[in-house]
Amino acid sequence: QFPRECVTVEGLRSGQCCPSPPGFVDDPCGFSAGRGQCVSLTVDARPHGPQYPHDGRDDRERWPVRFFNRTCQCNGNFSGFNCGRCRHGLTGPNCDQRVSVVRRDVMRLSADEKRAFVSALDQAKRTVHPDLVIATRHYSDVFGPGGDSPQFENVTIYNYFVWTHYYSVSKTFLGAGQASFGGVDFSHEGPGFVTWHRYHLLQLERDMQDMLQDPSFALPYWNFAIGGNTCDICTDDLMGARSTFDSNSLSSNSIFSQWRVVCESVEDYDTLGTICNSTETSPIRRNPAGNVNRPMVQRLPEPQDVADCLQVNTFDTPPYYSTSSESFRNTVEGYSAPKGNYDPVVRSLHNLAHLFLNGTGGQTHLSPNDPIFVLLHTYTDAIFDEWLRRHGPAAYPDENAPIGHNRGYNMVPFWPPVTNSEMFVTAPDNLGYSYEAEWPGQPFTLTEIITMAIVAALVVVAVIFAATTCAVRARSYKMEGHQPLLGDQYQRYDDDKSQSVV
Ligand SMILES: O=C(O)c1cc2cc(O)c(O)cc2[nH]1
Repeated sequence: QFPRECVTVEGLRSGQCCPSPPGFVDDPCGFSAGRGQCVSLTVDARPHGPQYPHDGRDDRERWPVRFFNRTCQCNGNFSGFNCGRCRHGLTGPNCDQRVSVVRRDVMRLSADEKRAFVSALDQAKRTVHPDLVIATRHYSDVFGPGGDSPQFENVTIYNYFVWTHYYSVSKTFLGAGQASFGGVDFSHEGPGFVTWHRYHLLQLERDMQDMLQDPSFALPYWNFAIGGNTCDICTDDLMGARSTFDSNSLSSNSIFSQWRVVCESVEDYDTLGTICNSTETSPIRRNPAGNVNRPMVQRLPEPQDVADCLQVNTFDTPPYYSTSSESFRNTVEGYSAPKGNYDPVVRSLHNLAHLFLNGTGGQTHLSPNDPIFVLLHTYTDAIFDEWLRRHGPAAYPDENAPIGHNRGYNMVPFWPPVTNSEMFVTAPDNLGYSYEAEWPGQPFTLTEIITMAIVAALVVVAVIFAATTCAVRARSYKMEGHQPLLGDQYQRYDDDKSQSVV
C-alpha cells in the first residue's frame, strides 16, 4: 500500500510521499539526476456509476488522496515510488534496454522448475516486503489512540498480495452500529477487473524477482479450461494434493499445508471498523468439485468456453457491471455465459474456476491465500491479452463505470498510483511479459462445412477432367503415328554409341 518511510506522523500530516531513491540523499524522486519530481496528484473526477451511493464515506474514493496528495512523477522510462527503477519491460541504468519474461503452462514445467516455483512462493510467504507496509485502521483512526502512533504494519510479500485483494473488495464501513455497505468492489464486477488483476500479478512477479534476485523469474499459469471435475494442479509437486484424512484440507506432503491465511475475520473488521492485519490464522481449505449443494459450479470451464469468449467483440457494455451483456470483460470474469449473454444464474470461466475450488479460493476476501489464485489469474490475464491482440485497439469506458473502474481511476490500493488505462495495453509490447499459450479453435459452422464440401467436390471434378483430357490427347497423338519423345532420345544415343565403337 504505502512506502514504509512515508507513514510517519509528519509524512501523513503533510500528505506528501516522495522518497529519495537508494543512493540519493535528501533528493525526493531523484530530482537532481533527472529521474522525477514531487508533484500534486490529480485524480479521476469523472462520475462513477450509480451502484455506490455513499460518496465521501470511504477512504478508497479518489484513491489515494485520503492519505497522500503529493507523489513522485517519474520522467521518461523511470518508475517506482521514488523513481528508483524502470518501467515494466525495461532495464539498465538509463532504463532504455528492453527485457521480457515468458509465462508458461505450469503443467509443462520440468520437475525442477515446479520445485523452484513452489519454493519461491513459500519464500514469498515468509519474506517481509522490503518497501511497503499496510494500514490496519481506516483513515479516521490511522494516527493511533494518542495521535502519534500510525497504524501500519509490516507484511510479507505474499501476504501483501492477499491483503491488497482483501482491501479492494472489502465493504464500506459506515460507522459503529451501522451495517457496512457491501455493494462496492474496486477490483471485480467492472471493467477494472482485468486491469486490476493484471497489475496485482505484475507487482507480485516483480517483488518475487527482487526477492530471488532473478529478473527472469516469471509466474506460470494454469489452463483451468479443461472441463471435468479433476483439479490437475492439485498434486504435491504443485499446489498440494487433497489430504487423505480430511477432504477439505491439503496433504501434509505439500508445503502449502503449513501456510496460514490472513484476512479471515472479515465479520470482525466490518463490525469493529478495523482492517485486516498481517496476523495468520487457519490453514488453507480446498475441496475441488466437492460441493454437493452447488453441482453447477463443481466442474471446470471447457476449452470451447475460452474460444467463445475470445469471439465477444466489445470490451465492456453499459452498465459496465456484473449484469453487462455481450461484454468480453463480464464474460471472462464469469458472470455471463461464454458466448457473452448475461444470465444471473450463470457462473463461467474465472468465477467458475474460483467456485470449483470450494474453500479459501472461492471467497473474494480470502481467495489469494490459496496459491492457486496466482495460476488461475495468470491464465485469466492470458485470455485478456489474447483478446487485446485480436480486438485491439479497444475502447475502455471513461466514466459511469462502478467506483474504481473508470479508465483514469487509480487502482486501489496500489502504490505508486497506477490507472486502469496503464494496464489496458498488450503485455508483450508494453509490460515486458508474454504467454506461451495455445488457444482452442472454433469448430466449423454448417455454412463453413458446406462451403468446404463444395470446394473439395470442385477440386475432384477438375482433377478428373484434367486427367481424362490428358489421356485422350495422348491416345490421339499416338494414333496419328508419332513416336514417344523418350523413345526418340534413346534411339539417337544408341546410334551415336554404335558409331563411336566403329
Ligand atoms: O460467486 C462468484 O461468482 C465468485 C466467487 C469469487 C471468489 C473470488 O476470489 C473472486 O475473485 C471472484 C469470485 N466470484
